[in-house]
Amino acid sequence: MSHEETLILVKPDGVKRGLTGEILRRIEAKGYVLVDLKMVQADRDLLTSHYAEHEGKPFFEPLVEFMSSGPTVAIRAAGDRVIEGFRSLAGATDPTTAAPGTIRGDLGRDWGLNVQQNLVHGSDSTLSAERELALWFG
Ligand SMILES: Nc1ncnc2c1ncn2[C@@H]1O[C@H](COP(=O)(O)OP(=O)(O)OP(=O)(O)O)[C@@H](O)[C@H]1O
Repeated sequence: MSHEETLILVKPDGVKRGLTGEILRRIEAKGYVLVDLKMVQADRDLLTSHYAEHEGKPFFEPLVEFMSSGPTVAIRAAGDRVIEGFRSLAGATDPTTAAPGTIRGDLGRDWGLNVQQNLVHGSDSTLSAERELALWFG
């Protein structure tokens, strides 16, 4: 699909570190459009639905705890191939090995905790984007 929308989250570590502006800047500099944006204190129900595919994995509980530890900035972004494009901007899940030039590679690192605090989330398919945008934006 060409013109798309995706859900981007600036996770609580990004908000706490004051990186929201830098992350928004990178999304806009790439040419994507910010369609909607809000700050959300995510609760367990929202996070359990959002991360349903990870339920039962060893990092699930720490992940929910981390994601509810402070506000998250939820962004509806649009553009041609934005789903793939934002995941490329974000970089690999592990911020230590994420390529320099990416959000995680430039701004993230391993803090020795049992969950990857990797600053951002981006939907990984059109189906996920639709589902996640409905969860976070109703
Ligand atoms: N092996 C792991 N150990 C610790 N935390 C993990 C691990 N795998 C994933 N996570 C955490 O769960 C989140 C969701 O995992 P997923 O595999 O969907 O990664 P991702 O698609 O790169 O990241 P996201 O979905 O947040 O964009 C990761 O962003 C990370 O915070």
